[in-house]
Amino acid sequence: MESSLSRLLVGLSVQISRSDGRVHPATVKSVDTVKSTVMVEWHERNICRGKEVSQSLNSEKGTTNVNQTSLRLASRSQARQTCMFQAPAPVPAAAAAAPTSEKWETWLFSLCTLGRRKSVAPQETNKGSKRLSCVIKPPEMQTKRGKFGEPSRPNQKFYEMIQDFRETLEIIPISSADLVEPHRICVCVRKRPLNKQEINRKEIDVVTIPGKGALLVHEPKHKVDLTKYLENQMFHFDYSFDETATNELVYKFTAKPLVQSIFDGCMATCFAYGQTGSGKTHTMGGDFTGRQQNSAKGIYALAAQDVFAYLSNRKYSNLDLSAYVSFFEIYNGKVYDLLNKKAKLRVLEDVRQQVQVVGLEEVYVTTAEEVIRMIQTGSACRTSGQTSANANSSRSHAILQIVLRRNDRASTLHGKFSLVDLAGNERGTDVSSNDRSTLVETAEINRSLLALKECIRSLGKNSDHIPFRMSTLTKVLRDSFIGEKSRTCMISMVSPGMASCEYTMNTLRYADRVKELNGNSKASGAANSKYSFPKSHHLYEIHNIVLATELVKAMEQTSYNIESGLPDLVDHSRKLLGLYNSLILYCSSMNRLIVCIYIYIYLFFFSYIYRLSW
Ligand SMILES: Nc1ncnc2c1ncn2[C@@H]1O[C@H](COP(=O)(O)OP(=O)(O)OP(=O)(O)O)[C@@H](O)[C@H]1O
Repeated sequence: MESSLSRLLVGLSVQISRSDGRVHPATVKSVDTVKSTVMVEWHERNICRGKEVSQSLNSEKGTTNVNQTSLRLASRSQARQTCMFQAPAPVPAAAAAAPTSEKWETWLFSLCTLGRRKSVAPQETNKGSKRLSCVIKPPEMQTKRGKFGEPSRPNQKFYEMIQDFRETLEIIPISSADLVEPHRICVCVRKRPLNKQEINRKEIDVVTIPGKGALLVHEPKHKVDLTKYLENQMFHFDYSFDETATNELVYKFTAKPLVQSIFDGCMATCFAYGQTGSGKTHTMGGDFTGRQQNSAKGIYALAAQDVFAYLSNRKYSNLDLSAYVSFFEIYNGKVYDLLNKKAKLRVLEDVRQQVQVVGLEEVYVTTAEEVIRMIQTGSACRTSGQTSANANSSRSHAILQIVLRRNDRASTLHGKFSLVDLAGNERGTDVSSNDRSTLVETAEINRSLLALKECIRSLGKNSDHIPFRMSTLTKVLRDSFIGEKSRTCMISMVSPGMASCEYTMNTLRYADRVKELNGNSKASGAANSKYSFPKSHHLYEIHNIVLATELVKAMEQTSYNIESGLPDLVDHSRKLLGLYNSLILYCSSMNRLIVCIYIYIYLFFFSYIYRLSW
């Protein structure tokens, strides 16, 4: 075998015969002498595909048989797949030179250790879905693992299948040298490392971040005959951060560009979204040591530092701006001032439809240290509870606002940055006590998250109607959803453990929905064109009906505040009435003749029957 393999050198062109009968050229990419396999690659409709060929090497004809594949790959869009599985860099001509058979293994080893790429196994495409399936290998082909591969680990088989899958991926984590792209709505995802409890429980990490905005969830599944298999779900966002990413790195790609935008007069908002214990507070407010928070390391503090850096920058100093900070929480639909002993505040709308949080303390600040102290004070009195995933779980949405005002008599608003640490998005089943107040709390959180999603989606569609009245959260953030000068970033946090898999999928689906309409998003081209109808287009109106239906659905929830949602419904009803009128007009102008013919036939038929009856 080794001698036949030695003839198939890396970079050599061979003919492969496919299971569907096609024979076409492919290039040898790597040779595994231990497993006696060869990795071949070829291009098909601009997609690089590949296969690990184990047997049936026909050296005479230079043809290899691609056996029944053990990995099946399916992607909703080819674009998404190419992002995931990159074609490896071309092998230099020198590298393709044949080694002597004695040096074969040493040569292969040095080739494998060159560069960061682990191994590449581009796979077959099934355009129907974005799921990837991986079936279990026969026991003789399974590799023995080290410390974590002990048979005592629960779900050992799944662990090995995930490890095997990971070995086929090219992993290029995001780094601070990567370019920051401008986005009006940026959606990214961050995975936290397994925590101590999860490691003690020997939990499996089911999330892989190959980089370039991609994320894979390896969902463990059982067939009816109890065979274990993985359903590998692939997502693609603007950026994806793995467990090694620091808050500074996440900040650089997410909130930092927004700080600059508020100096250009924008209303910017950065949300941390995710399940309880997934790392929202860690990202926004800084890490906790026991009950003590290191606020200097969170995105709040990093943003404050940059605000003061920009204020002293010559480019912006002539704007004559001052910074103010407010910090409040929304708990069960009520607003509490975290900088004023949790005073309860009222949210009112004035005659110009401007939403005001009456009595909210806005503190003039001159240094980042002052802001950090305020974050510490505010975070200490934030409403928290205990969930099965987090002993110090925040049950409220916390909003830190950094406001830039001109130093004129009216203290005119120049720009505003709202940094939001959202409450956990998990459902009522996750909380350890299912008493009434917890369920009401959860329902309220879910309602505000639904409203938030709809507002960001409306912003992405440049819709005239922003359903911000659906919740207190979206009401107080109204400025952030209106006008050309809105900038939004959502950081979706995911927990890596197998036990959190369902919540992780919920978080990713939510983020995917938000991202779907984002015109700047790399993977959203098709979805975007689907929704960007001109206002004169009848589909635009039909889309309004869909929105109205979603609103009615939201109102069906037991905790829906009908009074506050009424203006939105009235607005939609008006639009529907407009649609009805335009349909009548359309009929009267275009189909008048047809209608006349129908009436004529009807009258004729009626008179005929009448005459017959007499
Ligand atoms: N990227 C990370 N690196 C290291 N530890 C992390 C990371 N993200 C979160 N953690 C740790 O996980 C635990 C839970 O994180 P955190 O409190 O931020 O979760 P959360 O999403 O805010 O939860 P909740 O919604 O319940 O408030 C904390 O102990 C935190 O230190």
